[in-house]
Order: sequence, then C-alpha cells, then structure tokens
Amino acid sequence: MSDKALRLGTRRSKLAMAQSGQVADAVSQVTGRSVELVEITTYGDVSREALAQIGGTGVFVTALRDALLRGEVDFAVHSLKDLPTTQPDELVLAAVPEREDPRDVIVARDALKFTDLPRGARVGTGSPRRMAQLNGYARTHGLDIETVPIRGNVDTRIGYVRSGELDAVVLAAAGLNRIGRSDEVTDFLSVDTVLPAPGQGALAIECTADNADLVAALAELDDPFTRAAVTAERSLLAALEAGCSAPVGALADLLADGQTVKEMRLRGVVGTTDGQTLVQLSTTGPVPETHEGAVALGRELATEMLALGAAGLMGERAH
Ligand SMILES: NCc1[nH]cc(CCC(=O)O)c1CC(=O)O
Repeated sequence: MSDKALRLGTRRSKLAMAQSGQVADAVSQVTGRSVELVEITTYGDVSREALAQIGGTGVFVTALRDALLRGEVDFAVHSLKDLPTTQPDELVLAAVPEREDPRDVIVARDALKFTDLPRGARVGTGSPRRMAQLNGYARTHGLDIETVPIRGNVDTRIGYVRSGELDAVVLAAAGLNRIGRSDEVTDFLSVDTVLPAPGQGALAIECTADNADLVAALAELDDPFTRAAVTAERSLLAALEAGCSAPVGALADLLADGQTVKEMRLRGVVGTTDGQTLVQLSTTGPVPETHEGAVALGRELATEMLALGAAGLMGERAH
C-alpha cells in the first residue's frame, strides 16, 4: 500500500467526529499510514426541516456512500444502527469493531431513575422502538408516563431536560460514551426492559470493494463476535421487512458456561408505539461461524415473530 494519507469521510456532528477520530487512530495503527478526516456536509446537516421531510438518518449514510463511490474518500465510519440493511455491491463492510455498551439510557431531571419517574412524567424520544417498549413496560408495571416525540442531536435532546420541558429523554449509552458525556446518564435501561436497535453500539467501517489492500488492512479491526451478532440482528430486521425507524428492537449475545462460550442468543421485539401489543421472542443456536449462519439465525426468529402477527404491528413500512 502507498504511504499517502488515507481519507476518512465523516459528518461534522459531534458524535460522527468523535467516532471517526477514534477509528482514524485505530486505522493508523494497523496500516502505519496517517488518516485525514474529510468532512462531508449532507442536506440533512444543512437543514433540520429537510431532514424531517426526508425522514431519518439514511440521508447521512447516503452522502458518505456517494463520496466513497466518487473516490473522494477512502473509507467511512457509520453507526451500524443507522445503516440500511441493503448493502450496495460496490461497497464492503470491511470491519465491525468490538461493540460498545448496546443499552439505552435515560437522562432525567433530579437524577431520577426510570422506575422512579412521577405520575404523568414526560419522556422524550423520537424512536417508535423506544416508545413501544417504554409504554409497554409502563402499562405492565403501573408506571404512568407519557412519551413525547422529539428530534435533534444529543445536546438538543438533553436541553429539553435542562429547560424543564421534559422530565427525561432516552439516548443510546454508546453515543454518550463516545462524546464523553456518560456522566449525564441517570439510569441504564436493562435490555430486559428495552431491547436496543439492531446494531446499536456498534460501528461499521466501509470502503469500496475494489480497494483490496485497504479491505485486508481494515479486517484487522473486525471483531468476529460483534459482526456475527449484528449480522443476526440486521437479518431479523430485514426479514421483518422493517426499516431503521420501525419499532423493532434486537440484541444478540453469547451464552457462556463458565469460560466456555456455548451459544448465541438472539432476542427480538416488535410493538405498537403505545406499548399495548408487543411480540417479543428469542432463539438460541450454535455461535454462527459464517455470515450465512448469522443471517439464518435472524431469519429464523423473524419467521417465528411473523407467525405471531409481528407484521401487523409495524404500521406503515417506513424506511
Ligand atoms: N439515532 C441516532 C444515533 N445513531 C447512533 C447513535 C449512537 C449510538 C450507537 O452508535 O448505537 C445515535 C444516538 C442515539 O440513539 O441516542
């Protein structure tokens, strides 16, 4: 490989810059080359209004992928949970590094824990997945909360709590950790209460398929267990024919017997945003050793969830 600096395409947001910076350091280590950050401004970054209209985070991924395909950058880093389940032929997921904390957390006023929120507490989240599970938990545990749809970056969302407009907001632990704001967390939501988004807490490092030297070098940053887990989670999402904004939670983890890893467990949930109806199932199987094996685990769980009426709970098939 040449010793020219590698160009890493990144969004300008605090979270994107933080995770790109961390990956840049790791890539420098394995390639011995310096890495230069190239900021890509997307339509969604320029106009909040535009983002609301276009809907979701797909626009960010698309802009980075376009820069890769045009040869303007050599690789890009995405939050895996924002990545569409379809992979363009010209691009490869060269590495999925070891996953961060996959849990959702709340940032609440007065250091409140989720279960200590008072009657009528207003909890902000724009995610149908979070709404469905929080409302579902509240219904079955005698909590009286109101989920309030909000948008915006981490600072904006925490701002709703600071200003007193909301009692709490829900965020991903990984995002707060990566930007050095984990001290804002007032409670971690157990994955038994709220299953995270498929791929939450994991990063995806993507480059063009024809860049064989770079594909090989980036592979050193891949964590096979994380890759198998997120592949199973995303396969479930794809097989449910749900998009990144659907009320679908999924988490694959390893079941160990002492020190010996025995099996992979995949849990999934789909529900209505009011939490009235939730389909939650899990399946276990041997730890997948191939991509196809991980995909099969996700499909298997999707088939069982669909048999219980999961499709009818997803509303319009948003993407
Ligand atoms: N929806 C936006 C988004 N995409 C990735 C993260 C950070 C966590 C991660 O990498 O999974 C966040 C913020 C959040 O959900 O709080």
